[in-house]
Amino acid sequence: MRIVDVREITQPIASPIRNAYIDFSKMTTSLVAVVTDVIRDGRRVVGYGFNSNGRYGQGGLIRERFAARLLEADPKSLINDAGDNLDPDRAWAAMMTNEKPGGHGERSVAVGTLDMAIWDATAKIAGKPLFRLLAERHGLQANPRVFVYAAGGYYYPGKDDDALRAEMRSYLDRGYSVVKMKIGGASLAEDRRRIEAVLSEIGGDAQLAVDANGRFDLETAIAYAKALREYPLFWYEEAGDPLDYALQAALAEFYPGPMATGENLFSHQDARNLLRHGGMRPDRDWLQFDCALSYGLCEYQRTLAALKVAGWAWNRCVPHGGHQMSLNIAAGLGLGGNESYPDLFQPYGGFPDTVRVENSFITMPDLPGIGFEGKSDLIKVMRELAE
Ligand SMILES: O=C([O-])CC(=O)C(=O)O
Ligand SMILES: [Mg+2]
Repeated sequence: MRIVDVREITQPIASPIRNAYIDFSKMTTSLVAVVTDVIRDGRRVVGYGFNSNGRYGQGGLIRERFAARLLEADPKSLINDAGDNLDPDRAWAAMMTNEKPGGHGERSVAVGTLDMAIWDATAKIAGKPLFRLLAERHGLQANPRVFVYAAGGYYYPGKDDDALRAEMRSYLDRGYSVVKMKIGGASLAEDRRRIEAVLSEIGGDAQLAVDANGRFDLETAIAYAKALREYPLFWYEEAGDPLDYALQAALAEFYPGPMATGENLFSHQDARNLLRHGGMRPDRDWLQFDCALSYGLCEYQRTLAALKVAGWAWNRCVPHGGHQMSLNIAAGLGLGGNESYPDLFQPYGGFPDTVRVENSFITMPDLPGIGFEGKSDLIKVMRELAE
C-alpha cells in the first residue's frame, strides 16, 4: 500500500469579524487530501485535513516541501511494520527531513494540516474512528462524550450590546453552557460594559470566558486582571504575547481565577517552556494547544508527554480551533474538551450532522477516520478536491 497523491487547495474562510489583534477579512485555510491506493467499502481511501483558523493557508510550503517529501519518500518507509497501514510517525519524520529545530514559524501549520489527513487515512484503513484508534494505542478507555464551548463574541462593524447578547443567547439555545467573547479590541471601560451585558443576559444559565488574543502589555494585562477578577469568569485567555512567559507568570499574581493560553504555541518545546516559565497552575488553568497549527497529532502526543512530566493532567487541555481532529483527541485521550464556533469558519468547523450539543457536551458518532464523512457540507468540498 502507498500514498499515490497529495493535493492542496487554499480556500477562503473570510468573515467581517475582528478580535483584539486581527480581522478575518482575508482569512484562508489549506484543504489537503492524501490519496492512497487502499480500497475500503468499495471506495479509495483518501485522508483529509485542513488548518485551523487564525493562520492562513499554507499552499506554498505544503506543495514545495512537505507534500513533495511524502511523495518522494520510499513508500515502504511510510508504512507500519505489518505493512497493512500508514505509520503517521514515519510520515511525519519524512516530512521533517532536512528541517532544523527551533524557530517553528508556520511550517508547523503546513505539517499539521498534512498530519491531519494522514491520521484520517490511517484510521479509515484501520476501519475505526480515530478516537478509538488513539485510545487503543495509549491503552486508554475512549469516552465519546466531549465538553464543548461556544466561541464567538467578536467585534463586528455596527455590533452593539444587544446584538452581542442575542448572539450569546443563541448559543445557550443551541445547547451550550459555556460561551466565549473577545476583549482587548476596545477600551477597558467599553469591554466591561460588554462583559456585564453578556453576564446579565446569560445569568446563571451559562459561564463566560474572555479572550484578549495576546493584545496586552503587562500593565494592561494587569489592569484587566483587576477588573476581570470581580466577575465569575470561566477563564481569562491569552492576555499577552503568546511567547512572553514572564508576562503570563506575573499575571498569575493578580488573577486568582482560571487563565488559559497556548493556541499560538506551535511545538512541544514551546509548550514545555510555557509550563516551565509561564506560571500556569495545573489545578485551575487551561492549555489550548491546537494540533492543526502545531505539527499535528504526532507532535501533540509529544506535547502531552511533556505535560505529564510537568505534572499536568491531560484534562486541563481544551484545544483551540473547533475542528473534529481535536474532538477525536479529546474523546480518545481524555482531554478536557474542545472549542466550537457555532456560527463561523464553515464548512470546516463543527460536528457531524447528527450531533447535538446538550448541556455543553456532544457524543462522537462511530464514523471511520476523523468523521468528516458525517458532515455533508464539509465532505462535499473535500471530495471535490480528490474523489
Ligand atoms: O479569534 C481568533 O483568532 C480565535 C481565537 O483566539 C480562539 O478561538 O480562541
Ligand atoms: Mg483564543
